[in-house]
Amino acid sequence: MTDLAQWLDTQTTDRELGSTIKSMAAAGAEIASVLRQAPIAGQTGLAGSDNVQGEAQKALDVISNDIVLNHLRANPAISILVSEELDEAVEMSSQGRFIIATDPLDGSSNLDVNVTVGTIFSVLASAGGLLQKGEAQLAAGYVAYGPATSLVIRIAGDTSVFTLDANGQWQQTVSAAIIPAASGEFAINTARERFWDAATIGYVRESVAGETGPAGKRYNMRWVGSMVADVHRILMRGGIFLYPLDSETASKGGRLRLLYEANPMAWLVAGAGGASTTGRQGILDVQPTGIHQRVPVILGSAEEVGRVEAWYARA
Ligand SMILES: O=P(O)(O)OC[C@H]1O[C@](O)(COP(=O)(O)O)[C@@H](O)[C@@H]1O
Ligand SMILES: [Mg+2]
Ligand SMILES: [Mg+2]
Repeated sequence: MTDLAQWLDTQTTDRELGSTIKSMAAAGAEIASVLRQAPIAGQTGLAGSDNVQGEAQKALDVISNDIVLNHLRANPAISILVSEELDEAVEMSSQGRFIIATDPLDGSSNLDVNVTVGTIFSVLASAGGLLQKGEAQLAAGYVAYGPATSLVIRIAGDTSVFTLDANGQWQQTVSAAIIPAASGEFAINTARERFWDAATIGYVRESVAGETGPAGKRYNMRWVGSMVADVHRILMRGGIFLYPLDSETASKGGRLRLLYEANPMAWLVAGAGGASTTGRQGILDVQPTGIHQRVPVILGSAEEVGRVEAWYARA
């Protein structure tokens, strides 16, 4: 079996980039062990504070953020950390070559019901500054804390999947994930239908009509409410994930965050042959204007993303 260190050697000659990814993988392994014990340790529930987006922080949001901070502080290759849980970017090593943007715990509303959550991260070159387009990413990944703990990672080539073994080592279990171009599964929060735009309504109606509508095939719907879990399913078997711009999120620019949710996921999906868009523009082409900027997110199987884009082109 190929472990993470062996795989990194095949993907990059840059040892500092490799060590940066290893630091995030080590943070993920530590968060996994905290999550496993959290109900026993009494760490579920709210932290009693709000993050910069005004969302109530869970105790485990704060604990996960601290674990990431500690691992990155110990690595002189890291210059700056941007985190969902920190209002401002945190300076680390002045000579560090890499910026990390992270959502330390994604899907945290699922914590109290023991459903998959994750840690998402993006790696950027320090020289490019904080506000770089997603296409400039050097690497991106996430850890999914599910029945197995998975690390999904891509530098510039394939999107690879590693599984945490009983000894705390990451073993490669999928060398190159491939998202089938065609799929019959979509993921969207349908409770938000009254806020949707015409393109989203058009795409979902067409899908729900199944073989009796213009799509000509039956669809299923899945929504975990944890982006990592929904994207992981799509990476493993195809499908499309939508958190589009709607009338309620329009003033904020969308729901999900560009630097540490949309961009890393779009990078991983691209490595598996999938596509991503805001509806009007490729996600990886969006020029960020702020570290906590939000963006509409549509990603997954290329044909399905193409159908949504066609609706936006008409709308
Ligand atoms: O509450 P909704 O509308 O189902 O939204 C769920 C989405 O929000 C998120 O939970 C946002 O992430 P955080 O939990 O990190 O804030 C995504 O993981 C998920 O896709
Ligand atoms: Mg999140
Ligand atoms: Mg989060």
